[in-house]
Amino acid sequence: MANLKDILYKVKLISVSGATDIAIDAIQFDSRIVGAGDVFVAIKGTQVDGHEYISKAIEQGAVAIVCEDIPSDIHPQVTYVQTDNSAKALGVMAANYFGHPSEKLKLIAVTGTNGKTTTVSLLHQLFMNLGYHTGMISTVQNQINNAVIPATHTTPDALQLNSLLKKMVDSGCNIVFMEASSHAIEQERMAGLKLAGAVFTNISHEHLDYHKTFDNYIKAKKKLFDDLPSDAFALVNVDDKRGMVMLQNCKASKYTYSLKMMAIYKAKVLSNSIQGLELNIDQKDVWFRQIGYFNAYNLLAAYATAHLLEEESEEVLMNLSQIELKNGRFEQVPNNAGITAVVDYAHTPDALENVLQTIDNFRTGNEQVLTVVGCGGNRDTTKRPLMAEIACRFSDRVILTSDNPRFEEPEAIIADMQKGVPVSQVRKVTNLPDRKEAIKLACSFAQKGDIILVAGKGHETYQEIKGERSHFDDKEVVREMLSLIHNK
Ligand SMILES: CC(=O)N[C@H]1[C@@H](OP(=O)(O)OP(=O)(O)OC[C@H]2O[C@@H](n3ccc(=O)[nH]c3=O)[C@H](O)[C@@H]2O)O[C@H](CO)[C@@H](O)[C@@H]1O[C@H](C)C(=O)N[C@@H](C)C(=O)N[C@H](CCC(=O)O)C(=O)O
Ligand SMILES: Nc1ncnc2c1ncn2[C@@H]1O[C@H](COP(=O)(O)OP(=O)(O)OP(=O)(O)O)[C@@H](O)[C@H]1O
Ligand SMILES: N[C@H](CCC[C@H](N)C(=O)O)C(=O)O
Ligand SMILES: [Mg+2]
Repeated sequence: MANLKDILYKVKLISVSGATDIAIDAIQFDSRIVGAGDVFVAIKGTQVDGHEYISKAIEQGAVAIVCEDIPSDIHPQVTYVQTDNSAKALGVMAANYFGHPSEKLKLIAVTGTNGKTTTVSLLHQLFMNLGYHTGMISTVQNQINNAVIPATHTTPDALQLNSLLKKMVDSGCNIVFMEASSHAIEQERMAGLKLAGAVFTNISHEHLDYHKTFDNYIKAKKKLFDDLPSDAFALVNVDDKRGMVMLQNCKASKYTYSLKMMAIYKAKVLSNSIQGLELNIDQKDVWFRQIGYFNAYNLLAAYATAHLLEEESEEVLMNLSQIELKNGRFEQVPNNAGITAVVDYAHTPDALENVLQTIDNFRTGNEQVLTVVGCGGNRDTTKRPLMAEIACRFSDRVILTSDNPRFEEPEAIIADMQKGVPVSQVRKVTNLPDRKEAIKLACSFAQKGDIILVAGKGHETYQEIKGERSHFDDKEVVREMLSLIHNK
């Protein structure tokens, strides 16, 4: 129970009709779950306009409506609040309703096309090792210390987000690391939050189905930095040319990190092998268990963030060097066949290129690299040919398959990918929509010493076809197929 007037604190009001000094049971933005005594926030979405469901929400017992357009048929017993941005209002209302949990701990948000999950996971583990009660909000899962709370989105909606942060406060967390997706920033899921800092990892081709242009996508990421308060820090990767863009007009204290340029935080890659990375950070040479040049960025971002949070350098490096993440990011599947089998969440052209480049650096040239990859349905279609081309460029054999076709036909997605296959490479490509069969084929082609990359799903444990999710786990299938084929 809360008072509507209190819930509306700091919401930008255009007009109000009806009483605001009324009790509210809960805030809802989906009419289908509105109950008696709730306030319904009508949001214009990507599929439908929530304003169309205002009368349904009232039928179900909503006593107040927050909306951008006041409906023509006003219900006399209902309070109508007009605002200029309902999604933003929802964020502010959620923070009011849950008692501003983000102000009761340090909340750090990480944004960027790639590396968010890895960076927040490193930071979460690091701060737990340093003795803090630590929260994490991420694609793979949310966590309060070691306790796992399943995640549905990379960044949850405003209500779930504030409710989760309140749980974290109630459990004694003093610090939380969260991923900020561009969808979430654009949709104002974080509107009511107070951030202690924000980190930018990089930006590359992704989500153009949603943002339409690359410029809009950059603007969405930049909004996180534009909205930072002056007592927060902004930490950006300046090896990405959009790093400095993020800092334009930013009120927060500005910091940079880089492997190649002048920056406040710098690292040098001393060695990069299948065993891990050796980096020189702050005059110290340290080994890390993460694999691939791109992970040097994630490690440096985590180190710099910890430093900005006033942790002692040596202790940070010592602890970071112990961390091994088992989360479907360059995760090797152990087997007795002498095959290096890697499962990775690369689902963007940049990520796929990084992972395959990493493999390319390790290979001797005497082995085959076999890549199994697909592209998600009902997502950016322009990345499809690019990812197929990258797979061909670095692999000896490529199997194009399905990765959550959603409501599209798997064959049509593969046909889009196929357009990126150069004529000279057509012979190395096989199309096999059934992902299990595709992995099986890669495993049967593979000989001792070969390298298999299964890209795109990483930690995911499902395949989504026509709205139905069925269990599918790349790691499990790779393990099963390798032992079936090679342990005969
Ligand atoms: C494209 C997208 O981001 N959609 C998100 C968005 O939904 P939407 O705008 O499409 O909603 P809509 O269906 O048009 O409905 C509009 C409004 O009408 C309401 N409604 C609708 C029907 C009804 O009967 N009654 C009713 O009140 C809805 O509750 C909503 O408030 O807002 C919803 C609530 O927050 C999200 O659950 C939903 O995520 C969908 C499921 C999704 O798949 N999102 C992905 C793309 C996403 O957000 N991904 C990012 C990570 C991306 C990355 O990093 O790679 C993430 O943060 O997870
Ligand atoms: N710093 C980085 N730069 C480029 N590529 C990276 C970087 N870190 C990880 N990758 C690649 O991107 C993939 C996804 O990494 P990660 O899950 O950390 O990113 P993310 O930003 O959380 O992705 P999502 O938007 O799906 O949540 C990894 O599996 C790896 O292939
Ligand atoms: N957060 C991303 C994840 C994509 C992962 C890939 N496996 C797919 O389903 O396309 C999205 O929802 O677009
Ligand atoms: Mg993520």
